[in-house]
Amino acid sequence: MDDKDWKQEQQRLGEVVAKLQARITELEPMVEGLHGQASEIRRRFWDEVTINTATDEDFEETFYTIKQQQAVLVERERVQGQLVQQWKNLKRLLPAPYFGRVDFREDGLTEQIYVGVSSFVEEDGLSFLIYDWRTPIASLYYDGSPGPASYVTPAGRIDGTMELKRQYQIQQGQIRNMFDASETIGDELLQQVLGKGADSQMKSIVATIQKEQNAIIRDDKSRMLIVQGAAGSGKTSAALQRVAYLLYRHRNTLKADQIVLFSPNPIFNGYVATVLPELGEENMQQTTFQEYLDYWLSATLAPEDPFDQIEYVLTAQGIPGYEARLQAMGYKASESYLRALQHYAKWLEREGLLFHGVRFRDRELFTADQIKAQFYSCEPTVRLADRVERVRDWLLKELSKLEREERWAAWVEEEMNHLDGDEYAEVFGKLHRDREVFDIAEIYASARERIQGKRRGDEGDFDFAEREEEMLREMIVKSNYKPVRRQVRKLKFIDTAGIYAQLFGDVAAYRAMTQETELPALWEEICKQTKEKMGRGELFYEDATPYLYLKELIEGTRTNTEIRHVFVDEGQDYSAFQYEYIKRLFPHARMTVLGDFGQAIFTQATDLQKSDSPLASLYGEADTNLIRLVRSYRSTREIVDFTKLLLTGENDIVPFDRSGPKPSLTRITNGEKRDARLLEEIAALQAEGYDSIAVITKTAAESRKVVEALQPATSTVLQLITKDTVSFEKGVMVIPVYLAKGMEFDAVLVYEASSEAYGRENERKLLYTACTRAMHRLSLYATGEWSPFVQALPENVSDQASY
Ligand SMILES: Nc1ncnc2c1ncn2[C@@H]1O[C@H](COP(=O)(O)OP(=O)(O)OP(=O)(O)O)[C@@H](O)[C@H]1O
Repeated sequence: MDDKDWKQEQQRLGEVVAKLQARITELEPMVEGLHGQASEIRRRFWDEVTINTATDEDFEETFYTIKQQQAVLVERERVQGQLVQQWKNLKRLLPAPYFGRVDFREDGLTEQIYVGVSSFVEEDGLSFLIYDWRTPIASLYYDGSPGPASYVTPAGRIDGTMELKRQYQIQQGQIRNMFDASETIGDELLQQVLGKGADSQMKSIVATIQKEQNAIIRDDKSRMLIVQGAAGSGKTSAALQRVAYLLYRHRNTLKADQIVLFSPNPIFNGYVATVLPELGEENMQQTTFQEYLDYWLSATLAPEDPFDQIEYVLTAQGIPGYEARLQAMGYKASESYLRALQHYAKWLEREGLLFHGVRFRDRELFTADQIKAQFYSCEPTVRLADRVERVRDWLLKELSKLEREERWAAWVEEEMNHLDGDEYAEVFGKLHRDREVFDIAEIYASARERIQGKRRGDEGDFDFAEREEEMLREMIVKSNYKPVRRQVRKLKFIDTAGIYAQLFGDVAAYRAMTQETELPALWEEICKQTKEKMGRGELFYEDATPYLYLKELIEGTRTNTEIRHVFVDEGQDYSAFQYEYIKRLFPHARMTVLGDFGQAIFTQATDLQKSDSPLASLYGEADTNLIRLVRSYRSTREIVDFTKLLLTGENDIVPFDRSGPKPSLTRITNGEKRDARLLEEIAALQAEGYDSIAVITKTAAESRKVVEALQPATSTVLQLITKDTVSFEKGVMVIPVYLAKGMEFDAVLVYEASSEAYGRENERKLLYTACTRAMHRLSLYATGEWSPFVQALPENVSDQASY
């Protein structure tokens, strides 16, 4: 880049910064002033409104005054909202107004397109000094390279020639660096960005979004977008930018709260919460699938969470029943089981549904058998859910009849005599209000009598005393029956737990009810475990979603029609069941699933890219788009070279070319010495300036032990991360691998990579997941034999030491 270019660019930057500053100064008093105005109107709101209801006209006038004031207020607030947003955007632009430029020639004219985190337009409203990165034209910066290029607008494709593509690093209004790029977005810039340290928050990648990531961000067509990407390939980063893009692109129709992100755990929620300044104060809704399960199930059966499930898988080998439980996890997450439950629901249409009787105090008002008879008296063609609704309505009607009869029961009389002061006052108050209504009836009747000159019949005469008693009785019965009605309305008369447990009775019955042919070998043991767990008022994690699914097959599907986009991060951790479930729950949503089968550490894992993956068929092939990401941005080349060999089979993981030391393997047979060495390494890493360091253990139990053993020997705080942790500080943390998913650290120390810890095939991905959390340094320790997955690596991918 020659001097002239630098000068010109710096000069332009200076002009833009000055214009930004001028606009900010111009807006400032308005932002302040408007705020004052709106609150002033609020304060005066009631002063200006006189509540006058003497005549109909007065009433109408008052009504319109209120309406008018309200409208003024709403409009002011809207304008203020816009101005404040504009002002915030400008403030955000000021230190680094843009990061890219594209010169695009179209119809003989060349336009310089400067790209930044939001748009900035000249006073004339036409000339864009900066284009928001989400505008159609800005996609040239991410997708195109010098030469023929095009971009797509809502009105169609625009073709032209890209004459230049340039990137900037701007800080405090000064150009620090500038590169002309050809194909991809400059490696130089990426190098610098990626060389930095990890944070306790995820970073925005807007300036260096890669072409293949841009395809994810801007995919506007697919009902289902699946992203299979290697560890560290920027899936989560791209997903978050996609949220920002969608909100911008559909700003008139899509609101942030119509987007839901399913995260792997609560700590991850905090990790990504503030990543997108583009979203301003708005942010999408974040949740975990577990939160959903807890919400719907915990009142009846406490569902286990996936972390306790995996903790069991990792720690309970050798305990009786372990193999059966493992088989159950696999089977209950499968499509076969999904189909089995669908068949079961069909079977239930004919027979076998179980009910709870409806009780009032110590009396059974309707027995389970009565309800069952009523249920199966419906024509068999009526869907289960519709029949349930009919039975519910029938029960409510019958309850009304019973309530009417009940009014004269002895207990009502009894309660009437024992109403305390407050209760009586309440009842009396209500009667009094009703009485006014009767009084008006009285007034009306006597007026008619006068006008017509004819005495009315007995219908106008009203025995208040009798009426009062009747109403009192009615109210007593009603309030006592309220819980019964509520139970009926909530369909508590259906014995869902019994219906689910019924599946685990005997093999022949199971086959008959579900048409299942292939059963897990240890089915009987599985049945026993499932029933025992349910008997304790609990539900295994692998049963929770199927249980809810069955419940909805019977009762009808719960849906949320507001949500337009669902994002599932760490998508390999969800079962076919859970996908089916999420699809039904959000019928009007598009789905984006991001994951890595290489990190599929849970038993219910789903391969995202296999052609027979349940994901591919969820919305049908035509509506599904699969994008693969293979470049890994997180780790150095040395770390990627090491980690990718831990996996079997083909895995095309291409490291981004950033170099660092090889991973180190330290074998110390004495555990105490290992601990001491590990602390020394932490201190050395800190001295080198790394301030996000994770000691990764296999289980939560091991994490606890590590902190107990190491903390007394060091003044550095070791943060223990558990499944309940919601946020963490930069520093040193001790964390089980399954909670470290999705996160990254400057340095990762794997506490025990021996064959005992990671020896079985299903522990391979666990070790892979742990190692791929490292950005700059990776270090593995073992007190016993190295894990076979480490032993299988060639010598030249690591530095080894033995003590
Ligand atoms: N285009 C990019 N420019 C700069 N940094 C990037 C880019 N893409 C990804 N990164 C960085 O790479 C790291 C990994 O990204 P991210 O966590 O999104 O990957 P992931 O695919 O979700 O990883 P994992 O599957 O391991 O959870 C982050 O530090 C992120 O900032």
